[in-house]
Amino acid sequence: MLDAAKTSDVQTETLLEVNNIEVIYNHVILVLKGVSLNVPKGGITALLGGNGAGKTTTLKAISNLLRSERGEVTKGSVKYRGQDVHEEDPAALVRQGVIQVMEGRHCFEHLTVEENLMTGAYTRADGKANIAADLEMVYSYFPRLKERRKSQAGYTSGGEQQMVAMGRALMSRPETVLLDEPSMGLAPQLVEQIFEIVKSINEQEGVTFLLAEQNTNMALKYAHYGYILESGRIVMDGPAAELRENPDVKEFYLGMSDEGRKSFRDVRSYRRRKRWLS
Ligand SMILES: Nc1ncnc2c1ncn2[C@@H]1O[C@H](COP(=O)(O)OP(=O)(O)OP(=O)(O)O)[C@@H](O)[C@H]1O
Repeated sequence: MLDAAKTSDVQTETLLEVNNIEVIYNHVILVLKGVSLNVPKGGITALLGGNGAGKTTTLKAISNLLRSERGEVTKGSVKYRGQDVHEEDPAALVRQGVIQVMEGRHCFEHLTVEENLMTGAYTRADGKANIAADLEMVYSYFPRLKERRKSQAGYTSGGEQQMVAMGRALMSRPETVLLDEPSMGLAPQLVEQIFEIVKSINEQEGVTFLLAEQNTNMALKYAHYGYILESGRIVMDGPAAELRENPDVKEFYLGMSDEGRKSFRDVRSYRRRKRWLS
């Protein structure tokens, strides 16, 4: 892992560059319609948007996990450290330091918590001692996992499984983690705890995050920069602090407006887009 990120490093070098990508499923369903985004080294970048906006598809396009779902990047490019990674298989990308934590955790249910964590180290060839040290590092961020290390993962809670998925990703010594909806199905207090851990890993280990989230409020509290995706298009982006104060974001994604609280679902999408694109 990299040295601890210094604030001055944030927003400097761009690690990941997604350039105008289009994704089509089953040869006909156009889901991403020209998505572009940059992920700077040492930052937490949030990809926000409601159900079905295309967040997961964007992450899978980056990590080349679309093929198994009959999806295809038909236009645009994805670059990591300036290199085209479009044609690389997911394992090659892991070796380059990019790993995805899938939505819905995907633990190996019959393995113990610790065995699950160890599967994350399978690409490494730097010896047992380093792997053991990283296991302790993971336990230092997730003490709950140390307590549960001998438990079968299938019998742990949703929050613990999210921690296992994140810990397993850390075991590959990633430079960049693509984290898909860590808040899904978790109680608010636990969501906050997970985000606090993301923040510590970012600050102390220098790990870069691209975080897909529906929970705009929480994501903008912890991210440095955000992109808002709607129906396969980026409709807005900016520093997280600015997005938090933006009246449209407040109204449609944070449930607040000058006229009182309002759900963005109540508002027809054409009105939202019209405002943002005008
Ligand atoms: N394998 C697939 N085949 C066809 N359509 C798909 C497939 N996977 C996703 N889609 C469609 O692509 C669109 C975007 O889905 P995606 O999962 O990327 O959105 P999301 O923003 O991550 O939403 P969620 O938060 O619900 O996961 C949706 O309309 C979805 O139905």
